[in-house]
Amino acid sequence: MRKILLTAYFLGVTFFAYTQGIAEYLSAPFPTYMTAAPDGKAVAWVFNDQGERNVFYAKAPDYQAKKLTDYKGDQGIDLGPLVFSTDGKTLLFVRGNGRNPNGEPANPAQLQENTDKKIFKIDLETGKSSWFAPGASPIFSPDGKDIAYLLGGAVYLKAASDTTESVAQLFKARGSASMLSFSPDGKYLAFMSGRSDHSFVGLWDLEKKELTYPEASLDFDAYPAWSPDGKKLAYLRIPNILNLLPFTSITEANPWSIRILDIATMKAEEVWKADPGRGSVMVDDLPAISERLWWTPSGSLIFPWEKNNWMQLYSINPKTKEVKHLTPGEGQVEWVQTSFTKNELLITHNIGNIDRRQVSRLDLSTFELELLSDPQTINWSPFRIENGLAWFQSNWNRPGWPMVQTYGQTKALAAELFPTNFPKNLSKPEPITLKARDGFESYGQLFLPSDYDPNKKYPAVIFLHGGSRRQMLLGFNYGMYYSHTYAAQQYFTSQGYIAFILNYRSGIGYGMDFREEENYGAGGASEVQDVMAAADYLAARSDVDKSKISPWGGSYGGFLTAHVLSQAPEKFNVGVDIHGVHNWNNDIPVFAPWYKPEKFPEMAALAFQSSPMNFVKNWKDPVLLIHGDDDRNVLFSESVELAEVLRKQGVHVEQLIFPDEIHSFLLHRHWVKALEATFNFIDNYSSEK
Ligand SMILES: CSCC[C@H](NC=O)C(=O)N[C@@H](CO)C(=O)O
Repeated sequence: MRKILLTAYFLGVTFFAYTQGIAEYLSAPFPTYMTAAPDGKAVAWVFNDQGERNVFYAKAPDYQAKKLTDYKGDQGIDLGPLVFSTDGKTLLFVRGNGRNPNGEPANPAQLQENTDKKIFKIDLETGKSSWFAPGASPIFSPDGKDIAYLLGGAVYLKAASDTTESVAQLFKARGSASMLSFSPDGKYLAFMSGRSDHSFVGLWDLEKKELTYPEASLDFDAYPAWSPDGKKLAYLRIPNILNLLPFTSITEANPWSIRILDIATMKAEEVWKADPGRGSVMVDDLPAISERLWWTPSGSLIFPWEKNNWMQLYSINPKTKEVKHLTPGEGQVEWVQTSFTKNELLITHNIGNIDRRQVSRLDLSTFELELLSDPQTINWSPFRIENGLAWFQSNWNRPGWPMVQTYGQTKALAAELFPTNFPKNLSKPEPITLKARDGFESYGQLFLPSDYDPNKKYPAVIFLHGGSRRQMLLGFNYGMYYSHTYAAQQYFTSQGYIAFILNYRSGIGYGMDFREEENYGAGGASEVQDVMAAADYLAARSDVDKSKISPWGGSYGGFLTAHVLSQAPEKFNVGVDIHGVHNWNNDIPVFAPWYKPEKFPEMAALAFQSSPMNFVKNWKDPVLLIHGDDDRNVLFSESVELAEVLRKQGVHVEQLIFPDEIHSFLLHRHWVKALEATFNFIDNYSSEK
């Protein structure tokens, strides 16, 4: 909070004007990991309150929020997910950070303690929480007596009531285990055994203590899903795509299929296969679909398929092989949530509301679809509760917050925790459609200052998201990274800027043709044209000072900022590049260890031609580089190498480096510092002197 005293001696009056800083725009606790009790009588979630992460709980009938843990301060230790026990009396939470390739758990606050991921247990009757085991991804056995979890790619099992420090690996297996799922009768634990270019669905027989792979293949067998009666196990078979470079387009491949294993005979059959061509690829970089198969009470299977340019839901009746299209319309289904009632799925989507997220109910008997959310808002993470729903909701002027609706009455959970000094005078974004030089249409949001004067000429900023499998929405995003960057664009607007947020090709939300544009990324960087279109759109506006247009962005957005400052320095003023990629051939091996550029010369040549470093000699505009040096997504060396080249060619380079910080900053103070530095750097070159 900054107080400016302007004493208008002339007026003999004294008044105070408050301008709120970026810290206030980032001050609302950010909610994640909504989950509901198995009986639908309670919910829990995590609040990240300016870096202080804690577990919250609310139960029927009044859903009064209660804080269950008492972690203090901005410590940079992640918290979540949350898992209710089968009887709803215990809540597990995971606290800690992942390890980098050197086996070091992230620790951006330099805490003198081990920050590895650990599982904790909260007794919901006493509120007492205690350490349970090292590891992550815990699930309860159907009888609630045991907890299976993952540690270092292996499967462990521990009695839920065991308070000792003993840990026991459940079974020995090659490969990396994931996707744990108990059979309804608790006899089997199904899992995926990942092995670089293929994977098996494995079964551990908890009675016989035997490990089997009922049906091994050359493909990726994954996403095991038990039938309600436990007699069948369905899973996907996804053919490997050899030498598919990450961050390049893929629209067709050897079609994926659905198989069902009969547990009694341990014989499996194919029940459905995608058609060749469109929809034949089961993409794995969609952000939120963690499962891929859902059984109906009548024994049909629900699955996602991108047959009609949109990732949407279909059903297959394994007996009749009849396929039904369940979610028609223009838009994608992004998340599917099961329900304790077992007779519905709750889906998060943008069908018919392309620049927001809606929640709908899919009835598993009639396949009727019912919209549950307010179309003027952004909604995600829905969970069924008794006589109602719990979910997260945001809007253009309010960041994400946990909501509950029971008996038709809707309220914000823990409303008293929403900061009273959260900025109120925000700008309502206007959706804009752009056309690039190659005719490709992209989309964006325009923000005008609250005291907008059409006769003035404003400096402008363009925010470029990362991913690139992301979509910026007409409001605060459902991910904290982009909720914060949306807040920063609102701050620019409050400081007299026209702000623009671009959804460039290769992002999600606008269909496969938009997401898989042929020449995007390391296959030609065609999305740079969309950034140029955004700059040309702003420069053509009478209310924009075209000499003061500045791009900024993180990761893939840093990559695009570097591209346009290299390729068209004349269009731009200055830029801010936050942990950006500058040479695909350096960073892609982080995502594809098999990729050795020297072994794929043609691919490497195109990837370099699609990198900012290919154009860097034209770079003139001042730039601020921001990066954490324990970044596991974009190598810190990407910023080190760029700074060296730019300094040699006399470009003004400023830097903000966070020791031991990772890609999506764990420390709230790093978010505040990074976005304050972004504003101050651009404003230093943009505001009237
Ligand atoms: C080699 S580009 C990597 C970009 C990166 N993708 C995955 O990590 C990225 O942009 N990540 C974030 C932004 O921080 C994202 O939005 O996914």
